[in-house]
Parts: sequence; structure tokens; C-alpha cells
Amino acid sequence: MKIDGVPYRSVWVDPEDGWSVRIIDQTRLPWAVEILRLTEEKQVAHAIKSMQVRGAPLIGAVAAYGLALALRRDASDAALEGVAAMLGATRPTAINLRWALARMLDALRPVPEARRADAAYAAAAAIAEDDVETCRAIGQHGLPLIEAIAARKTGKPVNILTHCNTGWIATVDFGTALSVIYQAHDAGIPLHVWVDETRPRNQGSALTAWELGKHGVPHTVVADNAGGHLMQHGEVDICLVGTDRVTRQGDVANKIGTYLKALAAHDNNVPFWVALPHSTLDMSVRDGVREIPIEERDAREVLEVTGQSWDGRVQTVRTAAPGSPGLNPAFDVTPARLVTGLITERGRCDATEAGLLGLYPEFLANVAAE
Ligand SMILES: CSC[C@H]1O[C@H](OP(=O)(O)O)[C@H](O)[C@@H]1O
Repeated sequence: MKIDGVPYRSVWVDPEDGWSVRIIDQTRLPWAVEILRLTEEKQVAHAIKSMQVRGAPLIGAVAAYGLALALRRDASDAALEGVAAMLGATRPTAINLRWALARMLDALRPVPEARRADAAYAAAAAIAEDDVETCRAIGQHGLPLIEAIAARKTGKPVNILTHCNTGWIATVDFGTALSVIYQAHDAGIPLHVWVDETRPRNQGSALTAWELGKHGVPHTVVADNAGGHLMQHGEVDICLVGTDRVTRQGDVANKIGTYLKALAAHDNNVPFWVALPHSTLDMSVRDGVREIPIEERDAREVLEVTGQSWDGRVQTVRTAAPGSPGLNPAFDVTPARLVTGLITERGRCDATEAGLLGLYPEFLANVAAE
């Protein structure tokens, strides 16, 4: 996607040296576009843990490049396995991280050490390119949903509510739920996006609002707790969100607060659609509420907030009463019964095992083997 007319991806190999890895530091957005140069796997691990890069598909792609960086220095079996395990432990909920590292290990274990680094860069690039094409396709398969609503609204904008950030900076490019929004906007469909601020890290107000503004998409930032009210008053035509892991029965792990939005949507008969690439599927898990590990982040993210002061300085201030403890679960799980449907790169389906197997029959073998 473009930043002020200049095309960017959210991760890339530096063309100057051909091996270091470039990322946009998302903790500096929307106040500054700062490009970081990563040269070793520890920097990649920090970037993922600190959310300099975040977003389920993106952290998988960046971890893949982190493994390639490590293998430049040490391509031994021990290094391969050890660095993959270290990077895989950075964040527990998004299955894309494990998916990408498993794909890298499958590709690299058979390769002789002398050729492993080159093979790792090729495998990481393949993951990145797969994500770009996958996210583009997600947008295409979601577009008919917006077109159908637009047809009923006779020229009035389609009102879409989204949670967290599922845009091009949550993926290698295009995004997932936002890929649908971008394609509908670019197709000339009048639309408006309610952007959940998405406490506590404000991925909505800081990242989604920034992305949509750069692309000229009409939007309004709202408090997370406003969504139910908007739905009660007919101000939301559809909810479109991303996900960090979808289980075999269609349960959806996503940013904390998604479950509450889904409950409000269900109560107000608002369609609740979830966009995901194949790398977000976890067919090894059935009951998401019981089985998906929920990342618990530093409570300071809840007790404090980072923003820009009137004199332009980016500061972090405490908003909670001094001395009060906090709790910071970063994700929740929306049961499949609250999900209207899933939008994937292969098409749309019900949030059910049958729906997913219809789009991904290759997983049938796994299920049958159980
Ligand atoms: C395109 S999926 C993005 C997904 O990841 C986000 O989590 P985080 O910002 O903590 O990495 C959020 O759950 C989004 O829906």
C-alpha cells in the first residue's frame, strides 16, 4: 500500500545489502514513519514482542526472515531448531507465527548447511509473497458482501465497524478485513468505517485510522464501548474483523473486545464476518475458548497510554489510579455461533468444520485421522 504516494510493504529485505530486514516501527505510528533495519534474530524477537511489528500474518513473515538472518551466521541444525523455537515463543496466540516457522523448518531441514541461508531467504520471501496474494484475494471474496449492502442503501454509505488493525500493516500487504474495505472503496462503493479505538494498545485509533486516512477512506474513531449503541441505532450494516487463529469448528481468536462486539452484533442482527488467510487456520484445535492460549501482556499497557502532547512530543502517561494493579489479556475467543461467516482467499464459508473443509479439503485427511 502507499504512504503519501510511495508504495510500501510492512516488511522487506533491504535492497542495498540484500540481506538485512526492514520493517516499519508500528509503535511510532501514526506520529512518525520510522523504518528499522534488523540484522539479527534477537532484534526480530524484540520487534515482535514489543509490537514494533504486529498483526497475525505479519509476525509470521517477519519471524521467517528472522530465521534467515540467524542462519547467515550459523546454519547448523542446532541453530535452526533453537532460533525457530525462540522466535516461536515470542507471542502465543496468533497461529501464523507457528505456521510460518513450521513451513521454514520443513523447507530447511533437508538443505545442507552451506545452502541453508539462501534457502531461508527464498522460503521467507515465498511466505511473504503468499501473504500478499492471499490478502488481495480475501479482499476480492469479501467485496460482494459490501456490494450487496450497498445495493440496498441506494447511494447512502455502507457503515462498517471494525476492531483493531487488520490492514496492510498487519500483513505483508493489503490486509485482511481492511483488504475488503480497500477494494470496496477503490470500486467506488460509498462506505464509512467505524474504527474501534481498540484499547489498550489502540491499534484502531492509531493504526487503522492512520491507514484509512492515508487511503482516503471515510472513517470515525469510536470508543470500544460505543459499538453496541451504534448497532442498536442502526448505524452499523456489517462488522468486519480479522483474527489470529480460527479453529476447526470456526471459533475465532482475535483482539480483546471482539467477543463483546460479536455479542452486540448477534443481539442486533448485524452480520459479523471474519477475514482470514489460510495461515490463520488451526485445524488441530476444536474448542477455541478452552484450547487457544491467550497472550497476557504487561499490565502497564492498560494502566498507561501513549500519545502526542500538544507540543508534538510523544509521551506515555499513567491514566489509572496510582498503585492500582492491572490485567491485560490481549485476545479473546468468539464462539462460531456468533460468527456469520468467514472470508478467506478461497472464498466465503460458514464458521463451521464443514464450511472450512469445503474450502480447504486438504485438511480432511487430518480430521479423518483423528
Ligand atoms: C490481520 S490479522 C491482525 C490481528 O492481529 C492483531 O493482534 P495484534 O495487534 O496484537 O498483533 C489483532 O488481533 C488483529 O485482528
